[in-house]
Amino acid sequence: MDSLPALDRDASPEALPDSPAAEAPTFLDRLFDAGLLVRTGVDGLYGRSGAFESVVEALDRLVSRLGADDKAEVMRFPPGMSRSTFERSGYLKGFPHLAGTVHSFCGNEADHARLLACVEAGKDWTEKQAATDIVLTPAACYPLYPTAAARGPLPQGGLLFDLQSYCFRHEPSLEPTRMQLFRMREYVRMGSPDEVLAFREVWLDRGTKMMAGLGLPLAVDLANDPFFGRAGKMLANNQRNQNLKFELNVPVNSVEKPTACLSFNYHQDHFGTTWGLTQADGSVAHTACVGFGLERITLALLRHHGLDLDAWPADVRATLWG
Ligand SMILES: Nc1ncnc2c1ncn2[C@@H]1O[C@H](COP(=O)(O)OP(=O)(O)OP(=O)(O)O)[C@@H](O)[C@H]1O
Ligand SMILES: [Zn+2]
Repeated sequence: MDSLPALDRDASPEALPDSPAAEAPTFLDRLFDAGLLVRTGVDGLYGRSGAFESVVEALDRLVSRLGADDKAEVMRFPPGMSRSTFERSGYLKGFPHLAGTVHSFCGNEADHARLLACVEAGKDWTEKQAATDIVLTPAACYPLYPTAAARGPLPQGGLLFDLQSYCFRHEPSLEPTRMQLFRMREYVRMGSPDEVLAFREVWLDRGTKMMAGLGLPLAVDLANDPFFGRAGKMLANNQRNQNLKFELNVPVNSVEKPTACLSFNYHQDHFGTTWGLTQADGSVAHTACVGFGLERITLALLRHHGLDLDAWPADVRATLWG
């Protein structure tokens, strides 16, 4: 693969953030300098400019156009989900390190006075913070499975949903593509193994064409999730051996370590069994989802076409904004 294009005249590909010799501003610095991302003081937590958002919104519409004929049921959840749903989903088995819980003050007035004194003294003030019923959503599809299961068995032919949510993952990083709060657009298919695998094939093709049409160099690769700990290594190996996860990768931070911008996941009967989701014939439902990282695709476009949206290739602009 060719090396990444320079961001501008004085930023050579050798000055990429992962290069030890890099003294030039990193890609993240340049995004801040251009006002596209806004610093908050926390790695992976950024504000976004109107220009950045115009790309996110255009991508969201583009994904909708690609899926329009399928008539997916649109559903939007807030970026927090029920803690009991989260516990039952199994997320904590695989990814305890990424989870984000919402805690809230539950003390009395004396506790409040102590809290303020601790804040004043720069000490830990969180003693009386207790877990609420809300956990930050780790992937757009997590709140959907129990919702769909509560409706009863799937109709003949299964179901298809269209989701978008802010997602939280505790993975602070200086790579702009690894945020702690980011938006994920998803289509989720529920049905027989054949139905959900056919869905994944269709979206592997559509996603690849979409990204190629945006002028991005890409490769589709077998992948695994970042499961926690030693047991996680086995889970990751199983996932790979069974071809359960594919990622569409684009070089953004570096050529050597390209970034997953789209993911195509086959969960087999994991969520069906967890939530008692059944097919019309009573057998356990299989599920698959395709996820689009809206910030990541935006960053890939900025990395390859430059930080000035007006200077992007005409065909890319036309695809995004008509
Ligand atoms: N930390 C993040 N910041 C921004 N976007 C992300 C992040 N993690 C995942 N995404 C986006 O959400 C999509 C679906 O999430 P998924 O869990 O499949 O990610 P992933 O493939 O495990 O990402 P990675 O392998 O880089 O951790 C990804 O394809 C990516 O575009
Ligand atoms: Zn999903």
